[in-house]
Amino acid sequence: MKIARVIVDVPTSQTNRLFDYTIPDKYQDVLTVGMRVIVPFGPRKIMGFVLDITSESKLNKLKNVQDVLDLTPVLTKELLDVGKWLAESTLCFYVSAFQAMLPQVLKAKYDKELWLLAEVEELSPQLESLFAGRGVIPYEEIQEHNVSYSAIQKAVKEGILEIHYQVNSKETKKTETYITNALEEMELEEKYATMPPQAKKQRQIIAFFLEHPGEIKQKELLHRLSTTRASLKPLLDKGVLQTIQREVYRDPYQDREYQPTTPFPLTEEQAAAIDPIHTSISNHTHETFLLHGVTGSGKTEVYLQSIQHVLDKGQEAIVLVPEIALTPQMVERFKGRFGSRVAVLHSALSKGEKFDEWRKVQRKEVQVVVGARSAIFAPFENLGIVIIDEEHESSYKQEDYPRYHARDVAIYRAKHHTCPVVLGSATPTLESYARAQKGVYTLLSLPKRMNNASMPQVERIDMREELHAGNRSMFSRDLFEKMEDRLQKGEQTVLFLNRRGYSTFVMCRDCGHVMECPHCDIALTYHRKSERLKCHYCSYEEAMPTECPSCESDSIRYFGTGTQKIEESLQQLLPEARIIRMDVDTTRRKGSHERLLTKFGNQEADILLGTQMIAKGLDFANVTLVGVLAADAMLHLPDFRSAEKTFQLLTQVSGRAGRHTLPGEVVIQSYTPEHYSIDLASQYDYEAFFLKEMKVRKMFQYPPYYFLTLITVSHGNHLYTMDVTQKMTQFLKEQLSEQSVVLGPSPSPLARIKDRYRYQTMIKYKNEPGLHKAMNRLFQLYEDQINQNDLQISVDFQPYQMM
Ligand SMILES: Nc1ncnc2c1ncn2[C@@H]1O[C@H](COP(=O)(O)OP(=O)(O)OP(=O)(O)O)[C@@H](O)[C@H]1O
Ligand SMILES: [Zn+2]
Ligand SMILES: [Zn+2]
Repeated sequence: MKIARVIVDVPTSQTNRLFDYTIPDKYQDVLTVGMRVIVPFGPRKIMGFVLDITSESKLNKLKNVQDVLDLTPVLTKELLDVGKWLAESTLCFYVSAFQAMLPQVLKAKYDKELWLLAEVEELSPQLESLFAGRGVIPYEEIQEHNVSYSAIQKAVKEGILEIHYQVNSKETKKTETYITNALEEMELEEKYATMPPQAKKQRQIIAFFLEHPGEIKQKELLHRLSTTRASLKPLLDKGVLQTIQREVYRDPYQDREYQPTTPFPLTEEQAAAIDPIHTSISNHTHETFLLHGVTGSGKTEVYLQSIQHVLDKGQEAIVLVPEIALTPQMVERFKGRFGSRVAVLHSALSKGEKFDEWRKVQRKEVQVVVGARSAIFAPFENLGIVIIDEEHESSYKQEDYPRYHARDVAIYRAKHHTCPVVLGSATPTLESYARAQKGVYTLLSLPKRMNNASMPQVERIDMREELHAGNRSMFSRDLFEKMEDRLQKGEQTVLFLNRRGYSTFVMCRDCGHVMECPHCDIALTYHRKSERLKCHYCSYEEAMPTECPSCESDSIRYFGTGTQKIEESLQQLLPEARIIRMDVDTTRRKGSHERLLTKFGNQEADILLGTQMIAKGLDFANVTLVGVLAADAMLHLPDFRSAEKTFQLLTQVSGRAGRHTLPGEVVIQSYTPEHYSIDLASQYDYEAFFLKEMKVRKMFQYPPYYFLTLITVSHGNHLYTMDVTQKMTQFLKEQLSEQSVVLGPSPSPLARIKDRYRYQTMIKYKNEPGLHKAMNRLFQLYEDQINQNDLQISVDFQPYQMM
């Protein structure tokens, strides 16, 4: 007897284990590890993943596997292992981890059909009677007609059949008609010879197939021979030719032409950087490289040539790019070099499109995947390199279950495949750079821009002085003059405002003093309702001051302006300027992001005003001025990484100006321009910033010196939420060792979301072997309240968003 061990799709702690089911005879040869099945579970039938197939079970009365959903495994053995590791290291349910690795289409219940792909000469009698002359049948008929699944599976492998998911998606075109010769060459020649001479077109068509046996798209054939369907029809009717319906991928990039590119001869620096990567690829060893290269230094070319090396070895490559930077320009660079060997995975694709791209990987039809975070789970089996571009981007961390970081998954997978990982950035995270310093990662540097182009000149403006000089607007006099100048010259400006319209810290506009927690070195969060300032790392709080504790001015207030407001006042100041605003509001619709950028690229606007989303990947020759309106907004986020994020963002934004022949200028407006992150960013001095920031992290016990774990509790009742967090904090203090610091409870910076109150507790530690155990105990303790009382407790072992 064969038994399937299954993880069922019920994400609760009681069901987070293997369940055994007997495999009925009809599935015995078909079912393998990594497939999805339907199994009876209590009164219901639910989906599950087969993790193991054995011959014995500890239980003696087992139920049967009800149905098999896949005929080829959707998760490879390696990915099943990745899923287990992911679940255990991030504390999520196994099933959630497996689901996270699959395209959406495979998660929902879609109707399935069986498609007959080619008109094979002889279908097996079984299939013949199953299809009974039809080209498409509902999947359930396999079971109804008692056809063996292994026969179906074999036909799928041979390319005769295909399982088709009915994804409802308007924009998809599913099949295309192909024409092929139905006769052998000899017969075809005979037909040609006996065809009356006046049937000119038909003779031409036959001649074509004599010269090019095999299939061709009907459209292409008609186009090539400049003829119509009317002249094809008699040949089809007489059985000389036949039609085939081929499925076409819903490829969003298919209408685009990609200029094929060839590798550049590398510069000396690039050659020096790529050499160790090539060695690792050739020697088949695992190593993690940190490629630190300034903006415009040619990192992408290093990626491209490394991938070429991997492909030459017959292996595969994954390239991760931040969602925001996954622009058509980026895709073009990979498609231009590797053409149809590239699949692209990102969230702007429809479900159907994503699924198609994923299947190209599963079927080994592509060797390169370029995608956002979840592309790290591409089901390649012969991986030769993983590249993470802009490795400092916080979007590589998933903020929902499973809370994984793509960098960790990349390294885990690369160890399995013994291949290199390349992390690239102009501003690496402190964590990665520190690891490179310790020799855990290998540091590679590209310190210069291509062609020795200079970095744009950065000017810092002190907004306190503007105020003192009587300028109450959001634009300094300098920035305003420069914008006017660009407008006159017909050059373009990019204006950058961090975040969308809201911020939470309190600052004195006279002297720039920011209210900070005396214990945590982060800005205090203003709570409007209670008129109090709170630290959300520890539980410190104080009243909102009426005058500045530093200079006694009464211009102390909370800080924040939205893009919309800025657009309005900008339009007033420069009525003739054409402005494009890009923020969450104007880019909600699919494709609008791209449309706005194209418009700006075509110089249909003078000023691009936007949030984070314009900081990356923009490469417009005519942009000669970049303005950062409020550098402080990011500097005083209630987040210990705020200085690092400020440095990264300013460096990225500055990198957008003067990338081509026209020289660029950058203006940074701030109330604290002397802050080291702003000062050093304006000098492009990463090294100095790293050293300074590391000192701060050490002093206040933050990563990379210490680890953090953030636990967030939420519930609809305020007192109850506070109470649970309080007790939980106490419980953790008792469970954990002396050296761990448990901070809290304190309100989350986003203290209420969708009517749920949120409190948090933070743990700082250097080495806490009992942490996972304590967390599991914690969940046991609150299990009933989580299941019955709608209490939510979430744990993040590597928090990036401290909200
Ligand atoms: N060896 C080379 N010879 C000539 N041109 C090159 C070479 N390598 C790269 N380039 C060109 O230099 C420009 C900058 O390179 P690239 O965009 O790869 O830099 P980057 O470091 O990835 O930049 P960023 O981090 O700002 O995105 C590109 O237009 C690229 O085509
Ligand atoms: Zn504090
Ligand atoms: Zn002051």
